[in-house]
Amino acid sequence: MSVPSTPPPSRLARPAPFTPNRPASVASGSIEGNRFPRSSATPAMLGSAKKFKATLSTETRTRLNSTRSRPGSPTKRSPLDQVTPRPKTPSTPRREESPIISEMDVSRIDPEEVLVDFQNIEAGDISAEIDEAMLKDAVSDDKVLVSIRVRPSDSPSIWDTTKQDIKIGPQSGKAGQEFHFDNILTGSENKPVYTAVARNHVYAAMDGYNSVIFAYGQTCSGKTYTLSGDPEEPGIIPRAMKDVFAYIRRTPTREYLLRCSYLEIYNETIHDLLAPPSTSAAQPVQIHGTGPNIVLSPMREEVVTSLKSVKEVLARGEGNRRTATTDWNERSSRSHSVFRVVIESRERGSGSETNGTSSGRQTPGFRPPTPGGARLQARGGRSVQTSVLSLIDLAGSEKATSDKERTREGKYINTSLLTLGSVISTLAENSAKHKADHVPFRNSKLTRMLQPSLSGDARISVVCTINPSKDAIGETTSTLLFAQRIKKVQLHAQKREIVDTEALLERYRKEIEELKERLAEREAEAPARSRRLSAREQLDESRAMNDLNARIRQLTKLILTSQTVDETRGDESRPASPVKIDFDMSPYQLQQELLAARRAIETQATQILSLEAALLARPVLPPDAPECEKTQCSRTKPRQSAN
Ligand SMILES: Nc1ncnc2c1ncn2[C@@H]1O[C@H](COP(=O)(O)OP(=O)(O)OP(=O)(O)O)[C@@H](O)[C@H]1O
Repeated sequence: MSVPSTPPPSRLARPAPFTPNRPASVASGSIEGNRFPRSSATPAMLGSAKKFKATLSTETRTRLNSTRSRPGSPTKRSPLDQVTPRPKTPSTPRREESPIISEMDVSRIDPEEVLVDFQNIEAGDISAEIDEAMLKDAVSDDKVLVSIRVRPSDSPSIWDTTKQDIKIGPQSGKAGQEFHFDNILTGSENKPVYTAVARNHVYAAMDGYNSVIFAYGQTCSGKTYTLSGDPEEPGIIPRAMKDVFAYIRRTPTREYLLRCSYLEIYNETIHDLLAPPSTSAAQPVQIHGTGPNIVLSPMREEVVTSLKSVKEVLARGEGNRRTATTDWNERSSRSHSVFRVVIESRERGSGSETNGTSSGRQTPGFRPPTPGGARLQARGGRSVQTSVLSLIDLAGSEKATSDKERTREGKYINTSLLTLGSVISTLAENSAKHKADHVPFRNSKLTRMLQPSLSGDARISVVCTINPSKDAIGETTSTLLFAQRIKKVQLHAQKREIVDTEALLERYRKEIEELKERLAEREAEAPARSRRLSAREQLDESRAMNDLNARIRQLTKLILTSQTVDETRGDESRPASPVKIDFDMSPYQLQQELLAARRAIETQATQILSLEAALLARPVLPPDAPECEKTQCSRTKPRQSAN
């Protein structure tokens, strides 16, 4: 982290596009068959590095626009080196506010919207990525995993690197310390970076440990490129989410529920990127509680059941992020962003607990209505494991800029990064000397939010991005020193296996069970009741039962298992057939449906008869009569003839 003191360089010309050396397969858009396929239906790619323009002040917006549109106005040049980064994706207008789906209220989530395409995931690819041996390693770590990623640069690097060491080279004309880290990564490919930096931590999160992965480094050094990537090179977030679903598919013994939230800390205010912008601005997220037991609210969490729903959530959040053109980065993140996935899971019931829910999925705890077949599911002892995977893109430290608003933002950014630095220093000191000195978590929103993780309750991986050119030597050294300090922090993350009745997974299960009981009772009473009910009441009764069934199906679908993940893929390619719907219904409901259908047919038959009669009553016009006359005639003639 650096708080540079040098003045900003002169703004000359926008640098030429940065052209890192990339393998031909990448350039042609096919990286090892491991890409998120493009879909016209989902223009916002999960792997996209798009940083859409979010609300800047009116003043800033006007200023930026006028600067851009003015012909011949001076454009910007990176002060860090003479190369320009790869051009970022052009801005996209902010999305219209979508109707609010209340926090975790699935009754208001349209399942068709939530349960979306999983077919873009290639099964072969996924299985190849899961590595059981690495998973074992992942759960035995008590140190922060620290990696350095060196951004490609067109100007010569002054740093000498090996797989784990980095030191300033003789070409710099300066002597410097040699640093040792877990990984030194170079190049533009994001897959090896994901494997080295994040994969273990994603597995650990799936296995019940809180995990945090964050990118730290000076502005324009490649943090967003590393975390989000772009359509050609998906970064850590899309790859992590792909592995999350792969893990579920590979774990038939457990069932999962995933919820996402997306926050940003901008000028020391926390905004919910998933809330409609007006709500988010009016109601910043507050941190409640103390110490490691903090709660963020109001914060929207969205249940995701497939990569497509994750893409949608990410695209919406990214659309609301604050980015702006700075002296160094055409689309610089002006905020810290935190994408969180809460993973709830628990053991699935044994085979004997399975039942025919309407969707055909296993639902432990279901009591079939058929006499003699009743099997009560004991649910008490099965605990729910909850863990959180946090993926954090920190705003970059930067020098003072010529733009007032950017300077103000920069001050907040640098201050919170400084606080992060001193928190890490104290934690490292405490670990090394077995001390318990006060840690200044409360000095910034970022450190307060990260307190539970930094206090040791999470597996942490940090990727520090650096610019290897000579002009950035100060910032790079500062980043390496930060990385060295964080390496010393001691972790003691524990799995959280609890009987958590508040876990959403448990609440859904409970609701499903209650709904099924209600359905079973109604079905048992149905024959006697139907004798007392009028035809209209019978229809209403049938509708009510259909609603119950639909809700059960909706909730059941939200709970992911290895089977349903596969099923979702299949579902998408084949629209649900009417036959499937018939099988979902009980005999009583089928009878009611039949009754309703017959009634509908009768009504339609009556309508057909009256239409035919009306047609017969009209005179036949000569075939060569003009169209308008025909129309007019058809409107007026019957009346005339009736007269
Ligand atoms: N390893 C890399 N390979 C190729 N291009 C890269 C790499 N790292 C960064 N870039 C490019 O450099 C530019 C700046 O990167 P990025 O936006 O990720 O920086 P940042 O650290 O997030 O900056 P800020 O803190 O200002 O948001 C982008 O155009 C990005 O595509």
